[in-house]
Amino acid sequence: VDKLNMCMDGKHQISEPRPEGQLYLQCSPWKDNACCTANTTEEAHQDNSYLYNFNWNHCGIMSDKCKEHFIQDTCFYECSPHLGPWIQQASESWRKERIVDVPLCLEDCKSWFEDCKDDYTCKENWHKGWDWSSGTNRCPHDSHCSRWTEIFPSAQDMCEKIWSNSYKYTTLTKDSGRCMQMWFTGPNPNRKVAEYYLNGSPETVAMATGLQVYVLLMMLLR
Ligand SMILES: Nc1nc(=O)c2nc(CNc3ccc(C(=O)N[C@@H](CCC(=O)O)C(=O)O)cc3)cnc2[nH]1
Repeated sequence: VDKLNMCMDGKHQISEPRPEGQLYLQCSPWKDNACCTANTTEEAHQDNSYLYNFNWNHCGIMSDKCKEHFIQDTCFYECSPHLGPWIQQASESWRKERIVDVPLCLEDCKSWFEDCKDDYTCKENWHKGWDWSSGTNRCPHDSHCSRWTEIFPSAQDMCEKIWSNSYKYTTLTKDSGRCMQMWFTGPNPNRKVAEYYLNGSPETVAMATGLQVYVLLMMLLR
């Protein structure tokens, strides 16, 4: 498989990336090459969508500015064709593969945290341990709603813990080309980032090739 252009075997992703002209609103940046369908992206913008029946409003109504980041995260998770280097086998019943330690750009993690820090939640890991008896997730009985910052003291805590280490916090900024962007416009900048994590930079590759040539020469001259 081409690790630089593939789809994870999750719950809603298609098997191979393809152009998808009609991706909805916040997911439209992925329209040239995507692992999501138009339908998935419309659902991504709904409360309690059929995607995961997930209730953002489990501790009162989530603010619009905060929700916008969860919608963007859903677009990134469902649509990204460049997550190959971070795809691993998953142990959950609802997906075969997951992403682990995707290096998220500082701006995206920070603005997500800043826009959510006045909201409320009851859990640090949003993947596990909810009460699903009503059909959607509610706070489990042994928990209570707290200020966001009590559950997530820092942006790093939030970005890493909320989806069980899907993301790795970094201090890398978008202009570094070495972190993945959840928010972008224009051509997808993440392919180059995936390429870097898979192969190293052109300089590293040149160095490795040079070393191989040198070792071979030494062996021949012996
Ligand atoms: N970046 C990112 N990474 C992700 O892994 C991710 N995952 C989801 C999917 N979210 C969820 C949340 C809860 C359950 C759920 O059913 N939890 C059960 C446990 C189910 C099981 O592990 O078998 C629970 O106990 O609450 C499923 C999917 C949405 N956005 C993401 N975004």
